[in-house]
Amino acid sequence: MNICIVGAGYVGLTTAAVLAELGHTVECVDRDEGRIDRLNVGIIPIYEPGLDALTQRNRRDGRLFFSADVSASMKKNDIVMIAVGTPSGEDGAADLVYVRSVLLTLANAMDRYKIVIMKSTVPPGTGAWAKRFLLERGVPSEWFDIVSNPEFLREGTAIYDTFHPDRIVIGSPSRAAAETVRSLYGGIEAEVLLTGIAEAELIKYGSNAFLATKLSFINELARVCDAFGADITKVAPGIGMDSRIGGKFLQAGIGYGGSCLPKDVSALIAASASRDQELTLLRAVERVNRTQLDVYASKLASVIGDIDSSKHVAVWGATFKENTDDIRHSQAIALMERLAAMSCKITAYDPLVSPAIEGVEWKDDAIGAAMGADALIVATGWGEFVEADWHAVKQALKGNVVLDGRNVLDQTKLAGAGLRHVGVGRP
Ligand SMILES: NC(=O)c1ccc[n+]([C@@H]2O[C@H](COP(=O)([O-])OP(=O)(O)OC[C@H]3O[C@@H](n4cnc5c(N)ncnc54)[C@H](O)[C@@H]3O)[C@@H](O)[C@H]2O)c1
Ligand SMILES: O=c1ccn([C@@H]2O[C@H](COP(=O)(O)OP(=O)(O)O[C@H]3O[C@H](CO)[C@@H](O)[C@H](O)[C@H]3O)[C@@H](O)[C@H]2O)c(=O)[nH]1
Repeated sequence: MNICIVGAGYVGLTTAAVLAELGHTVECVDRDEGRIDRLNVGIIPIYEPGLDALTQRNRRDGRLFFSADVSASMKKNDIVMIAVGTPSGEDGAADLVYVRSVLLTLANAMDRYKIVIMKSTVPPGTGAWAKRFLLERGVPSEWFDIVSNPEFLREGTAIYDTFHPDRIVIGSPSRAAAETVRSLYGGIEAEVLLTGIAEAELIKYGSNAFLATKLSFINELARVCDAFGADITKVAPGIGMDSRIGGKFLQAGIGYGGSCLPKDVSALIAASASRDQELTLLRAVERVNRTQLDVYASKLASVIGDIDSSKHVAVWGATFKENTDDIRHSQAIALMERLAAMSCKITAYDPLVSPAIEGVEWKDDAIGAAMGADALIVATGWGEFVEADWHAVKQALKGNVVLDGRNVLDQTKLAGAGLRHVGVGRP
């Protein structure tokens, strides 16, 4: 099949490469001409393991194309997939400005039947609104079907997740359109769930909200572990062994971040409020996540003393999690900003990024960042940090404290190097 994917970001690029690999002819378009120019000379604008090779192979084999002419690509293809960003607006609701702009271009480009797939994460009711939007702009109803096909990939494992999804959700009142979308994924072994549009939209929000709830739950329980001298890394697996609960997504840390969980929780709260539904549980989930940094900044202070201009803290990791270059809603960065606001000296290192943050001095390597610091905070679980040479770290540090903000370090190895390990919910 021939597909136009609008949005060459984490989701658009990954989906384009995977659908091309499955044998489809895919044109991925973006209004960012610089991004498209780079893609057309083989430069992948984001870091996602495996994406580069998959993209180059499918470009070479003539199944994957990039263009900045969004309208022309929409005209050419009978399947248009929308994968543009849906960031948080000021009130926490999803800002649909990019989706609206794509629909406007589409309304002007329509001259025959097309399937419009909503891959972007959008609030319940958006599919219905998109339909009205096209109808109001004179597109005849028989010229399109809107299908909600939410994406569940994780950054850092996006290619694997797209080839091996837990499920493929297809929401549409049109069985024929849903079946066409199902056939796009022929070759992928996964259960396919056919639903209505609003149900598909809510499956996406419900999933991310549930994942965020699981994280805030375990992070709050980690505080209880701290209070009782228990170890959350022993408690969590015991809870997860109950098959009704499940062991995944129970790793306590300094809180969840990223481009999805924080924004989707707040978007669901806002969408629900617009229909007079107050989501008290999800508000608490947000509160726990917001205060998780306070709790562990205080814990650090209880070990090294008041955090002020006399202190020097090293931070390893800036991305919202390992194996990505994405810093959107990164807790590591929020933590650095918090420490900088306390006038503390900060030296930092991340394997991929070094965003400008007032008061943060970036170093070229992990040991360089640790040099002379009173304490080291591991804020992102990069493998390089887990495998660090702790004797070298001990030599570099002025102090001996390591705050393991992701509970990924081996306490015994640190102790062997004379370092004091401070974990999240660990004695
Ligand atoms: N990043 C993830 O892990 C992930 C996973 C599942 C779902 N999602 C959802 O998928 C959507 C896309 O997320 P992302 O992280 O890939 O976004 P992104 O910011 O990486 O990429 C979005 C791209 O869309 C382009 N764009 C915006 N408006 C456009 C327009 N009018 N015409 C053409 N291109 C336009 C931007 O230039 C950008 O390159 C969001 O709704 C997000 O919530 C993201
Ligand atoms: O046990 C865990 C798992 C994750 N995290 C943190 O939670 C955040 C989100 O992690 P993850 O969910 O792996 O990353 P994303 O790439 O943001 O993926 C989420 O958001 C995507 C966008 O909607 C969805 O498609 C995915 O299914 C959903 O997992 C990160 O800060 C992680 O460090 C933890 O603290 N403990």
